[in-house]
This record gives sequence, structure tokens and C-alpha cells, in this order.
Amino acid sequence: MIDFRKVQFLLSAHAIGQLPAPVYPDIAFAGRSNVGKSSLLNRLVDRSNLVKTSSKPGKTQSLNYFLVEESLYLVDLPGYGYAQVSQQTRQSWQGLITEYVTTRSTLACVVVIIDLRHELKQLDRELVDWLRYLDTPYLPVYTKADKLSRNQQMKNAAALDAGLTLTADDRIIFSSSTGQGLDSLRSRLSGFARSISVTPPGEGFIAPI
Ligand SMILES: Nc1nc2c(ncn2[C@@H]2O[C@H](COP(=O)(O)OP(=O)(O)OP(=O)(O)O)[C@@H](O)[C@H]2O)c(=O)[nH]1
Ligand SMILES: [Mg+2]
Repeated sequence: MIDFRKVQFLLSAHAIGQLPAPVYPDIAFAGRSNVGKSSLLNRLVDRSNLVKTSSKPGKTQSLNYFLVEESLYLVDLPGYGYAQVSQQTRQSWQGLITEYVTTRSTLACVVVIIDLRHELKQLDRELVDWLRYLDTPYLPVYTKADKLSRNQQMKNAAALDAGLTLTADDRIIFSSSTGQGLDSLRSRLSGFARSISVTPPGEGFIAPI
């Protein structure tokens, strides 16, 4: 399994042209603004503050790349569905994410992070439908589980599963606060990372003379 703790910040991309060379698989983290994407990333890599989090929505505004163990990129995406930013800003985020997901050939998985406390939101549904349509691998993660009793967790997860037409095996119940679901998350993401082949740096095609 990949050691997610061997991680370093690489770069922040505000345009597709700024992405790093596709020499490792990408795992991207998507979800509504303030759902806990950056917190999940910090828990995944076992750092309290590698990725900046905030109680105010709209914190992450670019594609933030982290490199794990010279083997994998983790990509923190800006959140969607936050009404307090201007229409123009929202559309430029949306445009960047759309272009990223549709063109990044080494995208191994989009982790779709959903708040376990709430009913399924239309934007979450649309994201999952869109990823299915594109045939892009994705992993739903229901987060903030620590805010609910075990009973309520099961009840809410079943409702989200039904809304997304998933079974319990297809998703993970998670908490960044307690670490619930962390082992499953790491092992599923290791599997996704192995599922696509990329050309590692230094092993590019050499033209015959
Ligand atoms: N109790 C609890 N709080 C959480 C959890 N995950 C995130 N939070 C809190 O939710 C708030 C938002 O977390 P972030 O990780 O910054 O959310 P984000 O999705 O990256 O937000 P944007 O970058 O603004 O889109 C913060 O106050 C976190 O402390 C969790 O699993 N449990
Ligand atoms: Mg964030």
C-alpha cells in the first residue's frame, strides 16, 4: 500500500497549462464548498495542516497538487455550490474543473465528498452522473460521520446510497476528526492509483536512430 504520509506540496494551478507533467496518477478530491475536502486530505496524509482548511466556505480556489512518495499526485479541488462568490468567479472555477476532469489522461479517481448529515444535494448527484457519463472512476466518501450516532450514520448513508444508486461497498463512511474510515480510504485509493499506467519520468520514448 502507498504510504500517504510521505507527502509534499507541489504547486497551485490556476489554469490547465500550470498542471505538472502527467508522470504519476492523479487522485482528485471534489465536493461542495466547506464539506471537508481539505480536512480529509490532511487526515489521509496524517498532517494537521498540510492543506489549509477553514470554517468559511470557498477557502480552496485553485487546483492544489501534492506529491506522494514519488508515485502519486493528490489534487485538492475548489468546492462547488457556494453562492457567496461572484458568478464570474464561480464559472471560472467550474470551467477549470470541467477542463481538468475531461482532459487529464492520468486521472485515476475523483473522490466525491458528501456530508453524511445532509440529504443528497442536486450538485452532488450531477457530479456523480457526469463522472459516470465520462466513465471516470470515482469514490463517494460520506464525511463528518463523527457528528452522528452509529445508528444515524447507517440511516443517512442508506438514504445517500439510494439517491446515488450505490451499494454500501461502493462508498466509505468517514470522519476527519476521528479517523473513521481512514484504513478503507487508503486501501481503496492505493487500488485506484495502481489501476492506471503512466510513463514515469526518465523512461520516456526514445526514438530509434
Ligand atoms: N466534525 C467534523 N468537522 C469537519 C470534518 N471535516 C471537516 N470539518 C470542518 O468543516 C470545515 C470545512 O473544512 P475544509 O476541510 O476546509 O472544507 P473544504 O471542503 O476544503 O472547503 P473549501 O476549500 O472552502 O471548499 C472546517 O471547519 C473543518 O474543521 C469532519 O470529518 N468532522
Ligand atoms: Mg478546501
